Amino acid sequence: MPVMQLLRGAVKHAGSGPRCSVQRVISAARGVSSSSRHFGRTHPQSCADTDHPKVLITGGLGQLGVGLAKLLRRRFGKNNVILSDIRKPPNHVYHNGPFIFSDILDSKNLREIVVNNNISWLVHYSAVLSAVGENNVALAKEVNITGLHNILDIAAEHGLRLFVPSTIGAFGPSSPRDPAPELCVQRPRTIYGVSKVHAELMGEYYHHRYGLDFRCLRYPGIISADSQPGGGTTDYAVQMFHAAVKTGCFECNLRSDTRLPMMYIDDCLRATLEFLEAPAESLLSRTYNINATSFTPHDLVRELQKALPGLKITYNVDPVLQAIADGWPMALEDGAAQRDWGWKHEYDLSELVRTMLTHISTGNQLAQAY
Ligand SMILES: NC(=O)c1ccc[n+]([C@@H]2O[C@H](COP(=O)([O-])OP(=O)(O)OC[C@H]3O[C@@H](n4cnc5c(N)ncnc54)[C@H](O)[C@@H]3O)[C@@H](O)[C@H]2O)c1
Ligand SMILES: C[C@@H](O)[C@H](N)C(=O)O
Repeated sequence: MPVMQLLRGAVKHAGSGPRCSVQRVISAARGVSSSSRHFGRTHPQSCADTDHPKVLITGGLGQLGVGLAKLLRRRFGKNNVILSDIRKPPNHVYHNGPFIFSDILDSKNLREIVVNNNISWLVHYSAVLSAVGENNVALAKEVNITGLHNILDIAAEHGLRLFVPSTIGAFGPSSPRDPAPELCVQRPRTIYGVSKVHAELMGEYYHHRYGLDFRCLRYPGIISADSQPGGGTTDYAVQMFHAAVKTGCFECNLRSDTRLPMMYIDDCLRATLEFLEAPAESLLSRTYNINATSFTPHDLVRELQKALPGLKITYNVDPVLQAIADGWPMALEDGAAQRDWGWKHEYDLSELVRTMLTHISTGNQLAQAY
């Protein structure tokens, strides 16, 4: 009886949703032997557990997607991980594995991709980040909120495991800052932060209401050598590395004492894979903080100057970005992730700097050699 009620609820929901049809929900529920499988409260393993999952990554050409695809392809096989975006991929990405165009605002196209490719896991990376979002609120609302609604509906209809990253930006000036706990006041003052709190809450709602296998990590600012950040408040840190190696000088747009949580990309992508693979029954929560290191621009400069003593930094503070950063936490409390699925970061600031400098210098030498 509860199963039928839930299924009816799901059908009702799908019928009233903007682009869902009752028929599709019924077909999705018919595709499995137990009708509770997709929409019940039993929180099943929604991917074929004995097989490799078939993964779709949206927004895959940003700072994180290509690296995640590489990691997942190593684990699940090249053809089991499809990158997608609305931009044309560079040649090396195009030739390294399946890539398709997918606009998350086009739910029909998205649905076709999921069905035609037998997708079982969806990693939803498409987003408009904090700085770009404050410049274009309408775009951020559309991509981060309307786009998310499309993703949630399709994931629920087709019984997908859905990963949506959240961020330190989901906290605000009234949240505890050092560290920010898993559960606390979340009143962000950016459209990016508001959309991410919305994503956390909607995903958890779909999990409790329909049994969607929703999984969400709050990422710190991510530092990467071979992919560029896409318009966030933490971008300064990545830019400083490149400028330090290439020109020896950098103008920083945040105050020198602005402390923010940061993470090297390898830690972030490993966390994502480990969390995606964690058995559903070990997850006492559906949204977790993950933490690695925290530093200020001044800390980063000091660490960089150990290897590049001539590095010159000037400060030209952007008031919009500074206000965003001042409302974000300085560190995240990640004890629940450690306890439930064994999370542990590997890169502290000195290891992160050493690794970034090695990658950027090697990349530059290779570029010069060709
Ligand atoms: N990079 C970080 O420091 C960081 C930190 C916390 C959370 N996150 C989250 O991780 C995810 C990935 O971040 P990222 O740094 O790779 O972002 P990014 O800005 O570099 O990339 C986002 C991608 O989304 C794509 N996109 C935009 N509109 C789209 C649409 N309508 N349909 C499909 N794709 C569209 C863009 O083309 C872009 O390639 C985001 O959700 C972001 O909020 C990132
Ligand atoms: C922190 C994160 O969400 C992103 N790098 C931003 O600054 O917007």
